Amino acid sequence: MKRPYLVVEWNDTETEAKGWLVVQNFVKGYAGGGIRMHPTVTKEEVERLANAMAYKYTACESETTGGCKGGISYDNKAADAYEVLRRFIIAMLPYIEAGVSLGSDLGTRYDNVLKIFDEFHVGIPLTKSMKNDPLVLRGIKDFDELLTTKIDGFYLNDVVTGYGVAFAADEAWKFTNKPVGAKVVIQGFGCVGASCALKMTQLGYRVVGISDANILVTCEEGLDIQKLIDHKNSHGEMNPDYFESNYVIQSNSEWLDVECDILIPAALEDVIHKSNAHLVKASLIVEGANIPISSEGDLVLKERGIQVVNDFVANLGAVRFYDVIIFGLVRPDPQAVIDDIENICRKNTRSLFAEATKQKRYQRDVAMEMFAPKVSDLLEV
Ligand SMILES: NC(=O)c1ccc[n+]([C@@H]2O[C@H](COP(=O)([O-])OP(=O)(O)OC[C@H]3O[C@@H](n4cnc5c(N)ncnc54)[C@H](O)[C@@H]3O)[C@@H](O)[C@H]2O)c1
Repeated sequence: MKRPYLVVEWNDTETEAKGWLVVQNFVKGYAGGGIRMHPTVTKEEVERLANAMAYKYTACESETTGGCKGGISYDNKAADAYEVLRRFIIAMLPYIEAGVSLGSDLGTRYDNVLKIFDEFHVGIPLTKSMKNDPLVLRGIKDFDELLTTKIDGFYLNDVVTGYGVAFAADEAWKFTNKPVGAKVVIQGFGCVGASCALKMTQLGYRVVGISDANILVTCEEGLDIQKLIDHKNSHGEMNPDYFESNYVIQSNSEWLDVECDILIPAALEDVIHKSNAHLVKASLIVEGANIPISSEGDLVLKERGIQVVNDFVANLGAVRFYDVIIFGLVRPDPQAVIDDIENICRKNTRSLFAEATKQKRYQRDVAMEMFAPKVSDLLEV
């Protein structure tokens, strides 16, 4: 991994919270990425996530944005989590005003980030030249309006990533001419996990297992995803009071024991590692979460011949949505946004799998070459 360009460390004055801003690279003086909040966040994790963001913008075909990430080590469910996020953002304002565009990630909500930006008259973070570009100003307005639109009952911003992950999974599954109706297990039922589960069922797959922060629920015949969504809470936790009688509840640590064809980790980092990678039952893993597989775990999967659509290929939906609307590349219409994400997720997955097959190499190794970021502008040009 290339060394990050910039690492900023923050200590909260009111709590034990600690945080980091990591910029992997700027493109035209601009970098984008979300702020994560979780008790286990470390500086090293934020560095790996910022690096993944730089690859993600390349996979998005962005010519305007580099990769960055914010991370706060704190309980995202604590009563004062919003205040901690607010103090972190205040500390980062000089970087944000200079072109570091921070959004939300695991454990934070985009509306909260925008509310704090509004309080300090930041709006959506832009570079100086973007602030004077009528096309970008129009794009910001369009983006703001799109954030209030819904699709399939979800806010658009809450499905763009999960739907993209499902399109990537479908494309990879079909690439190897595998039968339709395959069984899927998903870890996580937040923005990414829930919307991905819904799209997978719409595409004809059977979601047989879902885990959240509390439990694992399984059903061989397939879970009723819409019903689970209707009764989940804002932390992405399912409500067992509404489970069908044939659902089985287990400990969430047993998620790798469920028989399935496709496994979609869509919650935390490093959840597949050297001590449990041998348990994976699926022949295909699609990374909804960022960096869900440790490097040692990845070696085990590679040796076992398990196929992978890695994070920056599968989960670029939110980044692509932001980029194409802000820079006026796609019509500001919810269906046009989803169609564009479907197109790029399928295209990248297909070309990655075709190239990996041609070279007889593991998909992740090929992706690290195909989508390597090439630009690093120190200043706006
Ligand atoms: N939201 C996006 O647009 C987006 C974009 C790209 C990547 N990601 C990545 O996807 C992942 C999930 O993000 P999100 O926005 O859906 O987060 P979220 O906060 O909306 O949901 C997180 C989910 O993970 C579950 N979870 C927490 N601990 C768990 C555990 N031990 N076992 C099983 N589930 C557990 C929670 O219950 C919840 O369902 C993160 O890695 C994030 O970086 C998100």
